[in-house]
Parts: sequence; C-alpha cells; structure tokens
Amino acid sequence: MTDRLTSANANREDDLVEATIRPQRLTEYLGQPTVREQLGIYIEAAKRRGEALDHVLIFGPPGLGKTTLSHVIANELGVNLRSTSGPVLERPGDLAALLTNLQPRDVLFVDEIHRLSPIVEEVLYPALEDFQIDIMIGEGPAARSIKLDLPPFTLIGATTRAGLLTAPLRDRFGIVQRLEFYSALELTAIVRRAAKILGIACDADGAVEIARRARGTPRIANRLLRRVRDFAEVRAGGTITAAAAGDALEMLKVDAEGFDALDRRLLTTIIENFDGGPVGVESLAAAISEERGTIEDVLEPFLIQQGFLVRTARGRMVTGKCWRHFGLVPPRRTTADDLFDAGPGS
Ligand SMILES: Nc1ncnc2c1ncn2[C@@H]1O[C@H](COP(=O)(O)OP(=O)(O)OP(=O)(O)O)[C@@H](O)[C@H]1O
Ligand SMILES: [Mg+2]
Repeated sequence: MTDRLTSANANREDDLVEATIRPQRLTEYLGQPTVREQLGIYIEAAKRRGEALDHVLIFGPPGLGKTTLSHVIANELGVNLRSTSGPVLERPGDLAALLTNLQPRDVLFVDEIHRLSPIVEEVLYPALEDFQIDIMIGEGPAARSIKLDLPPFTLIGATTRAGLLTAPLRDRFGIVQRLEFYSALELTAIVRRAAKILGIACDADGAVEIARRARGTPRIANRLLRRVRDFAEVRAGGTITAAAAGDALEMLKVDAEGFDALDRRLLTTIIENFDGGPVGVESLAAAISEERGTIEDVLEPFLIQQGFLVRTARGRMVTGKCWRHFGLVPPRRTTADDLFDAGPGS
C-alpha cells in the first residue's frame, strides 16, 4: 500500500519519532484501561515472586500499541527485551540462538507471531512449556538430538490476526490481551502528550479535532499531529487550534469520521458496484485494487467497529449509517441493519 496519511501501518518518519514519544512505563501508556489494570497486577505479582511473567499474547489492528506495550512490560519487569519477528526466524537454529542467550526472566518479543514457520513453532513449544529445547547436532545417520535447559523467560507475541495462530501455540500463552480502538478522549490525551514532548503548540480544542479524526489509532493521531503542525506553522500562526486542525485535515482529505480516500473508496465501491453488499472480500479486493490482507487487517476493523460495515456469512455489507454518511438513502432490505440491529443513531 502507498503512503496513506491515515494508514495505520508505520512509515519511516513514524519510526524516527517513535523513539522520542513511545511510552516507556505503564503510567504513560494511555487508554486500554482493562489491559493496563490486568497487566499491572500480573507484573507486580511476578516481580514479588521473583519469577518470569507468564507468556503474553497481544493482538489488535496495526498502530494500537502492541510493540509499545511489549517494551513497557519489559521496562516494568526491569528486564531486557530481545526483539524478533515471525518471518525473520527461518530455521530452528535462529530461534535456539536467541533463546539460549536470554538472561533469567528476560522478555523475548516476537512480532507477527502468526507468521512463524511450522518447524520453528515446533521448537518453541517445549521452550514455552518446560524451558527446554531439543536441538539436532550433526547430519545424516550420526545426527542426534540434545536437550538444552533455558532460563525461565517471558515470550511476548504480537499479531494483528489472532485467528491465524495455531491452536497449540495459542494455548501456550497464559495471558492474552486484545487491544481496542481508542476513544477520542484517550487519543486527545495521547496527542497532547506527544505535542508536549515534541514542543508543538497545540491547544485543547486543536488536540480534540485531531483525535476525533485519527481512526481510533495512536500512530495515526501522532502522524496527523505532525502534518497539522506543518500547516499551522505556515498558514495559521504556529498554534494548532480547532480551526487550524479542521482546515488542515480538510486539505489532507481526512473527513469528519477520520476516513481517507481509501476508506471512502472501499465503502462507495460496495454501495455503487455491489448495491451495498454482501460482497466477498476477494471481489472487493479486486474492485478497489488492494490486497485482501489490507482490507482485513487495516481497513475494515475500524469501519466495522464504527458500525459502517458488517461481516456476514455471505460477505461484507454496508450499514444504513454508511449510506447516510455519503448523503444517500439506504434501500429497504439491502442494508445490513436488517440483519444486524445496529442500534439507534446508526
Ligand atoms: N497506549 C498508548 N499511549 C500513548 N501512545 C501510544 C500508545 N499506544 C501506541 N502509542 C503510540 O503509537 C505508536 C504506534 O504504536 P506501536 O508501534 O506500538 O503499534 P503496533 O500495535 O505495534 O503496530 P504494528 O501492528 O504496525 O506493529 C507508538 O510509537 C506510540 O507513540
Ligand atoms: Mg508493532
């Protein structure tokens, strides 16, 4: 996918500023109250017992703070974090090298854990369960397997798609946390915090305006903040006010719901080409020239959460709320509202 302003995926600029604004401690990790409360307890308990924290699986759409949370957990535990990802671990030896280098109670972070190869996953099972690995020495008839003991450690796995994890792998995580989209209020606090760290003049209403249009996603909120800042500096006297933010986001074609051109294309394609749906995800992907994975991981979770789109057994359908968003009258019987009660005001 191209560099989309409201893409939840990280780009290079995001990675550069990441270092300065990424929360380090649980108290700086805003929003996600349930996740924070539960993890706070598990971390405290593990520390009191002097044990490694149980293995943690974190899942949720891109940009909601999975990587950030993993670092926060390691910081709170006061241990090192080693970081890798599913596709990088090609051979069992790659994983064995990482595991045997861990210090007691360290965190091993595996991003995109749904993309682990089956042979590597096989090695991981006994490591997670018994802190042991079997490795093969030599080749052919002389090959033999030896058992190595590992220090107790915590695996933190992150994925955008919990559904793609194999059952045996999933079962080995004692702690499973799902990240939710952030409320406008939570994102406002995130924008204000980032503005302060980056030295950006942004008033309370300006932060609200950015937060409202950030697709429930901290990464997008931080990115919009940087773009709106450029606009405010050149066109609006330097301070991000509600008016400056509104004008800037209008110019950037981010609408009042936080939808950008691609979100709108997805929704209007379902309306115009498929009479509002249902339409299979493959046909939809072909119609908007995007990958199926982009629709499933990046585009639709937020549209579904906001009640603009529903997933049915026969495919994707837009809701009455969606027709009305585009100033259209929803046809009787073809909207998803008939199948799923989307509630008042939708
Ligand atoms: N709870 C939070 N409070 C404040 N800022 C946050 C929070 N969560 C995430 N952020 C900000 O959003 C940025 C993106 O978060 P992060 O990289 O952790 O997302 P992710 O879920 O790992 O995304 P991906 O799926 O693309 O790997 C971080 O750099 C951080 O600044
Ligand atoms: Mg990440």
